[in-house]
Amino acid sequence: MGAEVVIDGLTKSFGKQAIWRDVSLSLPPGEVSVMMGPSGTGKSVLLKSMIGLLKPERGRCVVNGVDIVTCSEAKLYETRKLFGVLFQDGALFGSMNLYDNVAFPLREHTKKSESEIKRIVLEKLELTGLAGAERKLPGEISGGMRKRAGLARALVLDPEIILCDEPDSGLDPVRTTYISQLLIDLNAQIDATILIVSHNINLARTVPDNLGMLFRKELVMFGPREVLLTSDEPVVEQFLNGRKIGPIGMSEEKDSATMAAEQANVDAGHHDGSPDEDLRGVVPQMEPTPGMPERMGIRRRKDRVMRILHTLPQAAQESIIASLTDEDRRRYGMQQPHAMAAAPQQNQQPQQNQQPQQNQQRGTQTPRYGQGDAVPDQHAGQLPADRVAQVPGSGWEQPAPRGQSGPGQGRP
Ligand SMILES: Nc1ncnc2c1ncn2[C@@H]1O[C@H](COP(=O)(O)OP(=O)(O)OP(=O)(O)O)[C@@H](O)[C@H]1O
Repeated sequence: MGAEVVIDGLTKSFGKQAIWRDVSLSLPPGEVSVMMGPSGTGKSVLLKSMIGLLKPERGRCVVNGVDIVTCSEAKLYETRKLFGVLFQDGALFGSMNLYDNVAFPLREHTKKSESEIKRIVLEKLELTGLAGAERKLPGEISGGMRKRAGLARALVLDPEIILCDEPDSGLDPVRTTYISQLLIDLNAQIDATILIVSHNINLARTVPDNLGMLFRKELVMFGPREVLLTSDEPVVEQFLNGRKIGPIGMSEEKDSATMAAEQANVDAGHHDGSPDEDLRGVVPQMEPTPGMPERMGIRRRKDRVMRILHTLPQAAQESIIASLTDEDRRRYGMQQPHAMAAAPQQNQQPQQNQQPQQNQQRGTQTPRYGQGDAVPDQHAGQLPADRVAQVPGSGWEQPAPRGQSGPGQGRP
């Protein structure tokens, strides 16, 4: 299983230019996370800070007990070996063929024999769909192949944590889906912790277990994908829909006069090309290619998310509950629909409707606990009572207000 990365109160500036402050989040071991955010909000700076290429002024980034921000050079050198990094442009050496590019970290960081190196390089090239392209130079291959070669190189030291800086940049939508699939398949095979930085809305909606967003020099949110995908936070809504209307402007944050003028144009019937539909909502997550192992992170994430369910916003809770299978419901001590038909409605929420609701706007199922519907039981499932969620109706707690670091905000 991949390593956990715990980021706590990280603050970075360049001279007088603050990039972000007080960023706190945890990348759960073996799960896939995506960080989105408008251009220039410091996503790449965050990745570079996580591997010690940049030094934040404050805060910690802890991996396997080592704080990357303050540790010695020797510790940093050792800890960096846990990371595989796919830089935006693949960062390949232009004068080396793909074989030598991929072999480079092994020759630099290990004492492996050339025959062992050959075995590993060919395996990683095969894994990334580049078998047969070993002798090509980076200048002779497409952008998508360069990305995959960069990924092959990131994998040779068997990383526990993989960081990908915009794996989709410069790729068409089809190739973007292929590289997303490659990352999910990789996660299924090696159970590494993965963080992807991307602007790509489709990737953000379909790939990760956890989703975060940087804006206004801070981490707006980070948590289970359902939290952001159902969020009413204006900046998240604007970003996921790619709309002009909202707080994000051309180069930075908008002032209120600009926002009002843009809204007036829309009210007057001006069409700015934004989608008519609201693209938010939880869509099915990309699965490993048939024949691949199951993702171990999926089960761990379900247990983890069910433990913090009561701390999440209601829309996210509803989406998570709606996604549970019968087996999940047994595991988490929730009665089955057929059992509920005959059972008394002891956990029913008084103010809620009697039938599952279809949320037309977002296209998601939002179950209300009514007759015939599955209702959370009093923790009679297969996990110990202190390891399952307090579901609505059994100790519902409001999520922490914005700005406070809680499970739905920073700690997924
Ligand atoms: N080494 C550096 N020295 C000074 N400023 C830097 C350095 N690296 C990044 N910056 C600045 O930090 C800010 C954030 O840059 P970063 O590349 O992290 O943004 P980003 O969110 O990844 O953007 P994009 O989505 O466009 O790639 C930018 O204003 C950039 O100019």
